[in-house]
Amino acid sequence: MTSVLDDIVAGVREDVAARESVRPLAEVKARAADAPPARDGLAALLAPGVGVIAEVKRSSPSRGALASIADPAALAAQYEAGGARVISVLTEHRRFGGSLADLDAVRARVDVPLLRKDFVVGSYQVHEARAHGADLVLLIVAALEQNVLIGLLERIESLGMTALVEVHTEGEASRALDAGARVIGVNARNLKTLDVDRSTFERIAPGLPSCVVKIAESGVRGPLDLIEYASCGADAVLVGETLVVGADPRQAVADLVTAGAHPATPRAAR
Ligand SMILES: O=P(O)(O)OC[C@@H](O)[C@@H](O)c1c[nH]c2ccccc12
Repeated sequence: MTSVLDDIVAGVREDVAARESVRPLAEVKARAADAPPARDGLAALLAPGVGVIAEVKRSSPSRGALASIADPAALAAQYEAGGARVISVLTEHRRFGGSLADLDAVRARVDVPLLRKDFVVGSYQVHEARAHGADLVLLIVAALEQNVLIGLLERIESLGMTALVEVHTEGEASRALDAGARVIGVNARNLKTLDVDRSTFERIAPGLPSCVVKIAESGVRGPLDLIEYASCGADAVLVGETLVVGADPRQAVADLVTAGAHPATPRAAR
């Protein structure tokens, strides 16, 4: 049986092949080489306090349409004003409604490091990410063979960018570590079943070495969830839906940033 992840990846492979037939790899590499140097995403994530990675996200396979986001750059500017440390731009089109044009628009407006959030299957997308101004690139362990994961990580770092390596299980976490990941995201949403289970982070994060930057992804509804994730060792949280459906994205980010500056004892530990 094919999973949601398999379906998404199959669509992405078709879309990448179509783009590559229009713009060959050599051209994208040349454009990436001409781009201003990547910003230091790792340093941004290592700043004191629990950071907020705010995501530009129109829709998702689990929730369908979330927000139309006619002006992604304006939304990103709100995120930046609220104190987001990194902005994530979903560029997958079929299921998430994103595009490289969104990345271009956001890059032109904000100064914080940008994460290209997509289902990266090959180095073409890594060069594309750099050509369009990304500073970090997501790699999803569940979607990649180990040798491909290692090659893509090296490619991302050789272009001066930072890889955010996403895992859902302990087994995937050890594959990420073996591959040399320095930033690991634990996604509470299982990309095979689409269920959200916030305890996934609590289970996996304590087993990661302290030198690894730990990102809690998905399911953050507000400051209390950030505080819970912080108590389990999160260096940053990645938030999409809550921010795009809310009335005031700047304030929503600011509230998370404030909670992350001095994360109090979580309810569970009192
Ligand atoms: O909207 P949420 O529940 O706040 O989740 C954001 C982010 O974690 C989620 O969009 C995500 C995490 N990993 C991904 C991989 C691909 C696409 C999307 C994602």
